[in-house]
Amino acid sequence: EIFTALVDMEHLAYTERELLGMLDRAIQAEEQKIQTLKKYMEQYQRVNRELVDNQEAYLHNPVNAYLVVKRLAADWKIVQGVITENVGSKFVENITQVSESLRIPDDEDLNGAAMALIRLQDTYRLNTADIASGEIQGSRLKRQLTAGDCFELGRQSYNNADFKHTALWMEEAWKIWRSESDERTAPLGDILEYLAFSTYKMGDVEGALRLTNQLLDEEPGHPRGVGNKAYYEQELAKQASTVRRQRKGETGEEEDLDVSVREGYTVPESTEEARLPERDMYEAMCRGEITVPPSKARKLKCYYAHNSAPFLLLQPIRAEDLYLKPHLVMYHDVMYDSEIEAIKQLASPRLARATVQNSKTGQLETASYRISKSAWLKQGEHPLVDQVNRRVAQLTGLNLDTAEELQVVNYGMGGHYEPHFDFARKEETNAFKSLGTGNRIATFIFYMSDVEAGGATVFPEIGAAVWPRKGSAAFWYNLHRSGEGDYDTRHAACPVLIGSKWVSNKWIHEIGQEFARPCGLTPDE
Ligand SMILES: O=C(O)CCC(=O)C(=O)O
Ligand SMILES: [Fe+2]
Repeated sequence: EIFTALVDMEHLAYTERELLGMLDRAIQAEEQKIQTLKKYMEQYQRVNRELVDNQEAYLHNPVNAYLVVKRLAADWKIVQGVITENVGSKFVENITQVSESLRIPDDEDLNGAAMALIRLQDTYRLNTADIASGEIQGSRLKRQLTAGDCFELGRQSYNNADFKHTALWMEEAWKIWRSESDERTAPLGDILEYLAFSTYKMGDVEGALRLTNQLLDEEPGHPRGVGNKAYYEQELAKQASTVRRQRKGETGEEEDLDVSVREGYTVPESTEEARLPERDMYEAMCRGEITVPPSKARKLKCYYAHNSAPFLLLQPIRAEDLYLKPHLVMYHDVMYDSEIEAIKQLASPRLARATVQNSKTGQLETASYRISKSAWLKQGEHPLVDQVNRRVAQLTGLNLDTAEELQVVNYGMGGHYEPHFDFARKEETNAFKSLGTGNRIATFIFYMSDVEAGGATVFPEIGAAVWPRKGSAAFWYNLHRSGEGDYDTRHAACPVLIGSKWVSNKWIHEIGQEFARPCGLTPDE
């Protein structure tokens, strides 16, 4: 698929241009066909007029008589041939032939792209109307969605059984439909039917009935409208009788009828207050609403990175603490633009959809909770890869002989990676077994692009976040000194709202760090 890496969408401009070229040639062929038919017609009209005007005299000449017969017996077939020549199906055939090489998005891409928009809408609490007007945090080159575009987003949500967004997008489609008086882009009947049904699915039967009545006002004979109306009326009657019985105390249980009332939540001032469910915490952090509480933030420092590596004396590197326990540190300007460009170039042709390990089967598979493409760059394949690996070793003081290859990642539309651990948990016995290098002791991640909006790396357990900055990097230990996993390192990559996010990471393993980071008997000593 294409939508899972933004860099893979860059060719779409050319793909579309190619298709337009083909359409242009098809139109020309169609016009040519019409011209040919007109020419035949004019020619035949001329001789036919002569024939009609002097019927008998004309046919007395055997040459003329022969020509009349020939026109009707043979020439007319030529016309039939031209008229049935199918330019359209040739066009479709051509497209099918080149669709592989042009990499035309398919239905999976359309669904993925629609879901990406909806993920962004949810995570960043965007207004449906703002998205419809392309108004996403002041981004440039905005484009207004038509009623048809909104309808399609609603339909995609419906196919994913996401009735909340079906309703939001159908409502928006309806609103825009009303302003499209000269050129309608979606059928109102279908908009209203989807809107009514998703309203019903969310528990508002009265609302569904009201909308269906509106549908029938617009289109009295709407085939499904009539049936749906009867069904909703029946449902309402059933509800009313349940309420009556409850009032009379016929049933013991209290039934909650108003399912449409959804719980809201308020964002607490700091993470020390009531904990949010992880999902809410993650999303609030992505929006930048939750940060490290002041009591902890006060202790964070900026300094020059220091260890025994002489490199750091020759080339001071600025470090910034983002959290202390676990220690999350950000290094600034640790990857040069020239390195970034070269690494992107090396990785681009090899990008493949990122996979996750199924914790039950140990199999690698794709998942909607990780949307990106990645490529692995080997030590020794390019001097710059070695140079970057060396820098990680110097900054961390760790042995990189047992580290995984450099993983280069490009996120796609709304690309994200939901909360996860980088280390293998005790029950995930299969995880790194074949490598024979132990667990992932530490993560080093380079940010290879600025991201205009969204795309932070957030740690929901501790409230810390890393906001991508081209050339910066983040580093943390995933394991305690005892070798146990540090559950506070749970982290996520927030959906990219605007821009293209590139990162590369180096996962460092336990074996080889015996002297660099000796183990301890208690978790942290
Ligand atoms: O891209 C990011 O911000 C984090 C990526 C990540 O956590 C991972 O790939 O394991
Ligand atoms: Fe991770």
